[in-house]
Parts: sequence; C-alpha cells; structure tokens
Amino acid sequence: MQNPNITILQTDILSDNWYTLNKVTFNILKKDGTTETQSREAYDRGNGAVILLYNNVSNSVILTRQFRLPTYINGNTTGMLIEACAGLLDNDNPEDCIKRETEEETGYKISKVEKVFEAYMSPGSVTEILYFFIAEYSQDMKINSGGGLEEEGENIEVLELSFDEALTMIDKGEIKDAKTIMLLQHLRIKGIL
Ligand SMILES: Nc1nc2c(ncn2[C@@H]2O[C@H](COP(=O)(O)OP(=O)(O)O[C@H]3O[C@H](CO)[C@@H](O)[C@H](O)[C@@H]3O)[C@@H](O)[C@H]2O)c(=O)[nH]1
Ligand SMILES: [Mg+2]
Repeated sequence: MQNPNITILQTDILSDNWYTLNKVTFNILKKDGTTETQSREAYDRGNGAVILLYNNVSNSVILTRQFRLPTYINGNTTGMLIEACAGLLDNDNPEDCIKRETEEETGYKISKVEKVFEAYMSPGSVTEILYFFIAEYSQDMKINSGGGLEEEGENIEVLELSFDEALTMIDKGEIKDAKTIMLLQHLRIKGIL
C-alpha cells in the first residue's frame, strides 16, 4: 500500500464467522487539497483462480453447475449456476490451486495451464483478485467423475458443452457468471476455439 493520498487510520472486524468483513477508516487527500475521513466495508475471502477447459478437436468446453446461495436470494430462481471451474487459493499459488480444483471439481488431471489475465471482480466491496486460466483437455485426462469435496458439502455437476452452445447460453441469459463469460469470450476473441 503506497498511495501518499491515502492514510489508513483503523480497521475493525465486523464479522469473522467464515470469512472476514472489515470496516476500514481512512483519510483521503482530495484534489482541492482538503482531507476527508471515510469508512468502507471490505469483505475478505482471500483470492481465487478459475479455469476454462477446452478441446479444439471436439470444439467443446467443460463447465460446472452448482447451487450458489447468494444468487438464490437475489433473483436466480433455482439458485443453480453454470460456471467455469474455480476455487479459493487457500495457501497455494494460483497455478497449483487451479490444477487441484480442476481435478476435484471436474475429474480431469491437467498438467499444462495458461494464465490469461487477472481481475478484481467486485472492487467496491470484495477484496478478492481472481487469476484466470485456460487449458486443453482430452478424455484420457479424465481420472475420476469430479463433483467436488464431499466434506466441504460440494455437490458439483460436470457439463461438457459445445462452444457454440455455451456462447448462445450467454445470449439467452442461461450463463450468468462473470468469470465464465469472460473466459468464453476470451476463447472467441483470441480465436482459440
Ligand atoms: N460452511 C461454510 N462454507 C462456505 C461458506 N462460504 C463458502 N463455503 C464453502 O467453501 C467452499 C469453497 O470452495 P472453492 O471451490 O474453493 O471456492 P468457490 O466457492 O468455487 O470459489 C470460486 O468461485 C467464487 C465465485 O465466483 C470466487 O469468488 C472464488 O474466487 C472462486 O473462483 C465451498 O464448498 C463453499 O460452499 C460459508 O459461509 N460457510
Ligand atoms: Mg469451486
């Protein structure tokens, strides 16, 4: 943190039940030379990684479907959400994390991944930075049925979709997850599929 116009004064934990909700009070030096004290809440769940698996022979991608409570209480009728495979870093680096998550959630064991970009997904409220990857998959990499970790209560369905169908699902509002849309569009923009 090295912005000379910002001075952090105080951080209060509002909740640390599962992840941490902080309230941060800081001084901000404004353009007119005056200083203002502000407070902002920031939800810290750590950082994450996401990957889109693709096959350019069958022109297909691997996605997941799972229940996402925050969407259920905000307009998603079934709460089920189609997403690229993703997970929180815990203590791993992004590349190791996404290889582990890919095996747990989709059942594919991948060794080569390509990092494409990184992005803050909700910069006004959530601290998380998300690392974006793509990787080729093939049937011989499938070593289990995926589905996520039973002990974490994960119950993840694995979907193999044609790339064109996945793009059409964005247009129809059937894929509504930002990281997934970003990666599908990346494959199209870069001419990878
Ligand atoms: N008990 C409990 N479990 C929780 C809570 N919040 C999350 N979990 C569980 O913690 C596990 C985290 O699974 P991961 O696969 O590591 O993370 P993710 O939820 O898929 O996160 C990915 O998607 C998010 C949403 O797009 C991203 O924010 C995140 O960076 C990552 O990409 C899941 O089983 C989830 O249900 C909670 O409040 N209580
Ligand atoms: Mg996950």
